[in-house]
Amino acid sequence: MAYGTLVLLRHGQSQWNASNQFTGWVDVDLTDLGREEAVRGGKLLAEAGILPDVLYTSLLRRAITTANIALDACDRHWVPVIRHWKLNERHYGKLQGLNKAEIKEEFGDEQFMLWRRSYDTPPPPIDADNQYSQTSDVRYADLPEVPLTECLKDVVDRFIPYYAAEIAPKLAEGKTVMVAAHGNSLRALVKHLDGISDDDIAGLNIPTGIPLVYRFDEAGLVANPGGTYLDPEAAAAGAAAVANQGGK
Ligand SMILES: O=C(O)[C@@H](CO)OP(=O)(O)O
Repeated sequence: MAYGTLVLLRHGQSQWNASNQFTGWVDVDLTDLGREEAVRGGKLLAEAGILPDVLYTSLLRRAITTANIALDACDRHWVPVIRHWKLNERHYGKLQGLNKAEIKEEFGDEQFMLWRRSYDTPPPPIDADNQYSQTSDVRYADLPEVPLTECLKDVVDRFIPYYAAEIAPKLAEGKTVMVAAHGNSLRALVKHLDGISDDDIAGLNIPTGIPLVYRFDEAGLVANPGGTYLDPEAAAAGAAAVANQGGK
């Protein structure tokens, strides 16, 4: 049986992408532009004839809604759905809710980039009484411990074993699998798929709403290293915009 196809879809623009706030596990909604991006993402899938058989999402509204809209646009609104917190965005600790440009100005470029893109330095933990803490959020009630902050390595450590155990077997069955998730959880997965080093992953940014497609050879190894964006030009512009998010 030939391997299936993996479609990675970062959610469309969220309210806090638009206002330049660190988001993490805060459950913000899409903007109108984000919804349009999701429709376009689904249309790109339909045009390419890449039609998901199954959907995996995080527990966050922006990924769930993006996937619903995109699947509707390619007539795959009916496929089975599995949701798991391990696909969630990286928990941004005390930075959740704060403005990126203001943090960059207050702490300087180096500290800003360390918190935002270093592999293993998490931001300071969020306080229990912070309005953007998730410690008493009922959707995480089964977790042994709700994170108070995470670096990218923490996301790799939670998400990649889940991918290997739950998602990769579906690909081995020949299925087209859509993973609707977040900038940093998808960076963790791309790091794994493409064997990107801990240092080099700092330079990789994922644009909102544009399907990134991975194909595999008979041995289950990535056949198109780096994956293929269904709209490469828009993806390059989108990734550059994410990289520059500390600006005003
Ligand atoms: O705020 C966040 O949760 C993420 C994604 O929007 O931001 P960044 O790209 O700065 O890691």
